[in-house]
Amino acid sequence: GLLTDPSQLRKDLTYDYIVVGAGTAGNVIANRLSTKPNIKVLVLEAGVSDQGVLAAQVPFLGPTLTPGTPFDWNYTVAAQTGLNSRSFPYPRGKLLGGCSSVNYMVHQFGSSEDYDKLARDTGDSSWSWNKIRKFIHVHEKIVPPADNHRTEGEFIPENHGTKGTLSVSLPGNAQGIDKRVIDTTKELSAEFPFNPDMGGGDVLGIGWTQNSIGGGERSSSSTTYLAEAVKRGNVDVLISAHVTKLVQTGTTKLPRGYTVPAFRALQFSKGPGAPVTTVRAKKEIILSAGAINTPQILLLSGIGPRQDLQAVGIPVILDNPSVGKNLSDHILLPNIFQVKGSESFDQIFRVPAKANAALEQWVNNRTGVMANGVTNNLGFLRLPNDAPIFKTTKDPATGPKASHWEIIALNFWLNPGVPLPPAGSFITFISALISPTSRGFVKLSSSDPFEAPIIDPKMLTTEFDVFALREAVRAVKRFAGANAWKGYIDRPFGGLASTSDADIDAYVRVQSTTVFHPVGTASMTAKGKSWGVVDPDLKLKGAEGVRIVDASVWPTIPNAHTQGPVYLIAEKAAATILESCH
Ligand SMILES: Cc1cc2nc3c(=O)[nH]c(=O)nc-3n(C[C@H](O)[C@H](O)[C@H](O)COP(=O)(O)OP(=O)(O)OC[C@H]3O[C@@H](n4cnc5c(N)ncnc54)[C@H](O)[C@@H]3O)c2cc1C
Repeated sequence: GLLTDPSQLRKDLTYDYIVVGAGTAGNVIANRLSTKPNIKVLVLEAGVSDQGVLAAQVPFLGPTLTPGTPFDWNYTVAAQTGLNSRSFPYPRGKLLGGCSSVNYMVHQFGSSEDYDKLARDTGDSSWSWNKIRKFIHVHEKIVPPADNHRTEGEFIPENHGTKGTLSVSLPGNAQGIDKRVIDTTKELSAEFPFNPDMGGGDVLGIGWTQNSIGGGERSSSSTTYLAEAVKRGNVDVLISAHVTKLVQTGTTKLPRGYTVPAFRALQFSKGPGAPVTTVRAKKEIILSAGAINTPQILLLSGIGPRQDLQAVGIPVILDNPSVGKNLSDHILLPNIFQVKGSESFDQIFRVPAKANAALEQWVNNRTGVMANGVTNNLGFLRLPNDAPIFKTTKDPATGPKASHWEIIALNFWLNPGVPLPPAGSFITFISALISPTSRGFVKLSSSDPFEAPIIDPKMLTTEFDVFALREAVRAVKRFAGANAWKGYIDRPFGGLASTSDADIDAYVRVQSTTVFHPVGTASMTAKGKSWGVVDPDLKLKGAEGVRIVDASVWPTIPNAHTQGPVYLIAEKAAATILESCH
């Protein structure tokens, strides 16, 4: 059941599996393991419950859940040298469902080449697209959009699941700009082709967004996977349980005479100074605390780079230089144009009566703008094959059919940290860097588990990343210059008007932030590789009793908003764990 106090746990404080983090991945594990009634599962979540949190239900209010709220870890990135030394919020969900309860609900899986590269790099073909795509069908349930419109031509049904756990739907509130976007894919089809469905492994081109929304409500890992799991008698979920470290419980002798530390216990507490509880796992601890907190917990447990641990006075149990390294993220560059007329949503943000009316419509029948995600159309694109940067930089895309950048059409002003001007209507075409070559890190700032770690994604610190966004800005202007936008788009806003390389670069460095997709900090690599944190079965290298299942294991960031790839990893991991239970 759903527990609120450690006194409600099993008396012997022992479970078969303990999952750290009731987030996107953790709830998948809890659900699938609990299908076996003899398996006792404990899920520990540092955050609060999502029940009764209206903004976690109303799709269009999703962006109000972070930053600076009780549902957010409220992290800030280190000053980004590539972004004029700016630092800014780095949201992570801190409630049941984790980021799946606060994210913007775009739902996709990435390029087939992301998975095929993973299979090649790890020497494990079970990660290939053709093997992993079967998990789409257990994960996903395509449902009608909120407005019940006919969806022929907006997706390819065969690519999707209809009987899975998480509801997914196409946009449920038509907006004036939709037709102009689709018309542009016809008019400028060579550069911006139409993609009939990005969910089948082919991501290139622009098409209709799929969202983790069902019946006009957010579909999170909590409202689906966890809700189902807690009805079973063999799962305990404890909220306000902040895991502070894994505890070594012994050493295990491996066949060739090696001994490795076993970690089958962990400690958690409500907060600084509160009592500490130790719980034990007979079989495994599954770390699903996300790309920032999973490496933090490893480091607090003495698992990580020796020098970094010594620097904060943590005794080294397992020296692994890769823990917390290789942080990469998609970069969000909002390109704003001033538009004519009043069909943009900006008025909803300016006039409370309009927002209230929209909310009332949602309350009454789960329709209208509030039932919708933030974007109806997006797409993935490549730099030209003969772009000069490829003379000096090897193409970082995961394959020739994978992308370098993404375009996202928003029917409103989006400019993180910069308030909406009091007048005017806007459209934002986000250009997001999808194949970054910059890599950063997560490090402890102290041995205090309640202190935020240092998060430094090192955004835009390579020539390729700057080049790719510069060219993406130019491409966005070509997109917005199509006849389809005549009479609507008025002019570029602010620094978007720049044309020289130097001026565009300056604009990019001022304007860019995060798409909230950190991965890679506990990377999966081939068995026996000297670099990496987990093996292809997601078990922690050089240890016993710990598996990592969350965004941190992706060594290269996929061509997708990251929840779908995390769900697939979690479904696959759960199947692997269940196989090992026989
Ligand atoms: C604002 C925002 C918008 C986003 N928009 C999209 C989008 O539109 N589409 C998309 O695909 N992706 C989006 N993402 C990214 C996506 O949601 C994440 O990549 C994905 O959900 C991460 O899943 P996870 O399982 O790795 O981690 P999480 O879902 O973050 O789960 C980690 C869980 O562990 C808990 N936890 C952490 N530390 C501890 C601890 N010490 N003890 C106990 N519990 C702990 C956390 O509170 C959390 O519940 C967005 C993310 C954010 C923040």
